[in-house]
Amino acid sequence: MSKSPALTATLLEIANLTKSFDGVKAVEDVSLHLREGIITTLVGPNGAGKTTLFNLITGHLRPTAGDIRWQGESIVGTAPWKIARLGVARTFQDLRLFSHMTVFENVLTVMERSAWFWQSEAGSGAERHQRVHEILDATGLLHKADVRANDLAYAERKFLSVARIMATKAKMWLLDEPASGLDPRSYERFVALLRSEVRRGITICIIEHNLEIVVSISDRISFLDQGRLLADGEPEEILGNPELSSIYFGERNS
Ligand SMILES: Nc1ncnc2c1ncn2[C@@H]1O[C@H](COP(=O)(O)OP(=O)(O)OP(=O)(O)O)[C@@H](O)[C@H]1O
Repeated sequence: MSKSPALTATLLEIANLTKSFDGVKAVEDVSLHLREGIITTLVGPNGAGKTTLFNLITGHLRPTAGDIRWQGESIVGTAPWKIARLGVARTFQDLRLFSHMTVFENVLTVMERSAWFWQSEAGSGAERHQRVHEILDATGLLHKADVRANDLAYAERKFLSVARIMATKAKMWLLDEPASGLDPRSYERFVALLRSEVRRGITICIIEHNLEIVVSISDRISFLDQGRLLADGEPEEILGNPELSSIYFGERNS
């Protein structure tokens, strides 16, 4: 674990958040602090509300009730592109790469579409290329710079999704099952990459199903079930709770 979660400030606060779809509460009265410079994992069975929570944070869904505060300011009703501009970036399970572009072009294009690029510090073309170069180096993709995303191996595609999010310079990364399906060596490299970004101050929130991954990657775990936050704490505390594991493994009676 990198540092005690209690010592870091809240970057994004979710307060009594509810989202209903035709009366069905996908998220119900959830309150949660996503703290700076750590990895928080959202865990829970299918339909627990994890993806809905991501969509609420990014502004793609509007809550039925409750608030979401970014550095203390409410962002409810803010357009997704504005929330991205504040510094929230997201990856998807299906990665959504620009499959016919090269690795280099994927990262450069995301960079050029990013909020910071349109603000003061975009720099010259050469500087941007240098930055893409650094990102590809950090993600182990430099030797693949000219390969089309379509032609990458599975693990390389996962690393490219992180390279793209690095190009946004977002402060908070929302990652949907970023490490699933990686072979052990790639997984180790992947966790090391996330850890080094967290050390640089990036805040990460991950949706993850695989408990081995959850154990090795999380500083903090938020456990959701049927839209409700059942528990929120350090990994040992959450994963050692027999009631939660019976819910997770589908052994409850209700
Ligand atoms: N657009 C929608 N319209 C209606 N119901 C929805 C919609 N999106 C999600 N739901 C419902 O909300 C609940 C929570 O779904 P959600 O996708 O957030 O869960 P999840 O924890 O991400 O699940 P999984 O692990 O299977 O991806 C589910 O019952 C789902 O059917």
